[in-house]
Amino acid sequence: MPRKFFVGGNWKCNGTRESIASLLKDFNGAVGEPDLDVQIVVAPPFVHCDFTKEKLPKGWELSVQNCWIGKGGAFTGEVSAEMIKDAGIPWVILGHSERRHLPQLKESDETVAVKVAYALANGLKVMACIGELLEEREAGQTQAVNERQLKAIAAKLKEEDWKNVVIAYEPVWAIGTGKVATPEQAQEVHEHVRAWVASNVSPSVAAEVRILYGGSVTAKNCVELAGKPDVDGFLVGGASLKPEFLDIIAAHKHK
Ligand SMILES: O=C(CO)COP(=O)(O)O
Repeated sequence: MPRKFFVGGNWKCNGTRESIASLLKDFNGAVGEPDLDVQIVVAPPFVHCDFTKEKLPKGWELSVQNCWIGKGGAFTGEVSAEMIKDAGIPWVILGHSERRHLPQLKESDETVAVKVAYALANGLKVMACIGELLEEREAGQTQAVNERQLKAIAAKLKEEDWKNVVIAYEPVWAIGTGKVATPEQAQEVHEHVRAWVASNVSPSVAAEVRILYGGSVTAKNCVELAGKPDVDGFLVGGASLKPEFLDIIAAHKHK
């Protein structure tokens, strides 16, 4: 079965009720009946989830951008996987490079992996992000870093968990920089990641798991990226806050 194209919009820590209402009005104005060939998931900040849910175009799904590492309780400021599930939100983004690398957050491979396993065990679907820093790429460590991050996650999952996971390859040097990976650079990593999954999880999971590219995806560069065989969609930051997001979704027609 072909892998269904997947486009995620990560709104990060952006938006007001006013700006979100205006964006969703634009989306609703342009979108007709759901296109069954593409899966679309947007991730607003927690505080805007309910508001966004009410106005989401038909067929679009909702995600959050993070969750607590385990069961809820006395963890001030945190939101647990159970609460997200209870709120009717199916997806969570975990392991985003901003959470891995911002000095205020510094989530380790192990933390990310525990979160992924816990979220899956509690009925959420996960966009699991991996990606190398510029200095790691320049030191020739790209594949090793992505393997290391993936291995930590895979070590905590059972084979059947993977049906609820999409992998997002987001090279850190391409995020929010306007410096997109070339289609060849993206394909090289995606192919390597898929081969790693085939050897270390199973060939059938490797054939089915969607591997998204993220990092400065725009309407201009998305078609060429989508043309690569192992690019199964995108995780979009900045451009997901603009009507341009619709052009990026439409890139699936070039698959
Ligand atoms: O981090 C990203 C999506 O999770 C990508 O962000 P940009 O598209 O703004 O580079």
